Amino acid sequence: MSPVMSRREDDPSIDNTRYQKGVRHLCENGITSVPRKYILPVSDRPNLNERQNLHDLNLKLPIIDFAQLQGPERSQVLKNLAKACEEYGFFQVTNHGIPMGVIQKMIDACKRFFDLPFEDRAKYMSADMSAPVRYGTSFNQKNDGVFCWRDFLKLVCNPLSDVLPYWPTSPADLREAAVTYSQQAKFLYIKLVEAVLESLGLVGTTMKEDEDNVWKEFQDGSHLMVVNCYPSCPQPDLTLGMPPHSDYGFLTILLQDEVEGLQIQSQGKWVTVEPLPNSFVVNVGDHLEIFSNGRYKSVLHRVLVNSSKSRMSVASLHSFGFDRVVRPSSKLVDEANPRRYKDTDFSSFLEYVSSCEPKRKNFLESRKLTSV
Ligand SMILES: O=C(O)CCC(=O)C(=O)O
Ligand SMILES: [Fe+2]
Repeated sequence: MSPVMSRREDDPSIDNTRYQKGVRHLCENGITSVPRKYILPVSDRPNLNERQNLHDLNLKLPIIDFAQLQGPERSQVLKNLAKACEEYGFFQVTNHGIPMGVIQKMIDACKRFFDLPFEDRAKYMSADMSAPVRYGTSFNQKNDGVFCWRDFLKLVCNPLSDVLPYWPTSPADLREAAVTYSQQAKFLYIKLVEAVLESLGLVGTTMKEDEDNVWKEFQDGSHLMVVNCYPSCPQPDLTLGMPPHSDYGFLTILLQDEVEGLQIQSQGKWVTVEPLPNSFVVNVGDHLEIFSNGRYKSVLHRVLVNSSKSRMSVASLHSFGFDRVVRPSSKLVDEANPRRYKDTDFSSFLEYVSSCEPKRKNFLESRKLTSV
């Protein structure tokens, strides 16, 4: 490549629109170095050397055996669940009951979606944050100063009959695979919510007449699937697949392929989550931290990319309905545990993300009444 060419490639002011088309598009056009638009300030870059040298920076997340949770050992599993949510804000679920075939079909159909010609993917690009389907790149491509090395497909899943007509028709099996997978993920979510509420001491103590309403709220709640595609990257030490962030919802159920990349912040360090075959990574979102009045932690996480393999993940973000106000459960607030968060709702979150770079956990910080 001539020096003139490489200068052009590095200068975002020359053609910013090409970055808006995403990293797959750049890679398909033979990028051999990371353009300046993706280069993080030194202080925000991942330290990949440190990672390779320190094996103890790999983390085996606490494991919640879903089959055991339904059996006689439930109370012990609930204790482990509480500890995981307090200490890490993350755990892995094994024996989850979702058939391998359902997972494989989902991953496979999504991979073929990202393999479509750019024009076919681009049909779903939209600046409307509440569109039922949205293809895009980076974290918040309208506002991000530095782009991250990720393209995404976001599918709103609830109410399904309203949103399904907007979902991609190509590849032909994507809709069916995504509907089946989303229903299974929702079932798992509801079961995990049951466990989370019980672990917080809320099931059985809530007033009977309230219980049906509570369940309906979770059943009818928001459900967004985010398919993340992280192409292999020529200089993974300069950029990130996703910047540090916390998830806005109640719980996120993450399906990742066998390629590692997810890191969570634990005791002030970035630690890599070792992928465990046939399991899901589940994390506490901002709404659960608020709902639990700070007992369960919505923890910062980020994604590394690597030079040899592309990676894919499917995050199912579940929460209350978009019109619902989220606040600490009244049962978890008393004189010894004063209320720690303001009321919040989805529209204030949307306003926040559309108006600034949602780096780090600023949104959650902005909801705090006192330091937790
Ligand atoms: O790809 C991953 O491992 C994490 C994705 C994630 O954090 C998200 O979609 O919010
Ligand atoms: Fe996340």
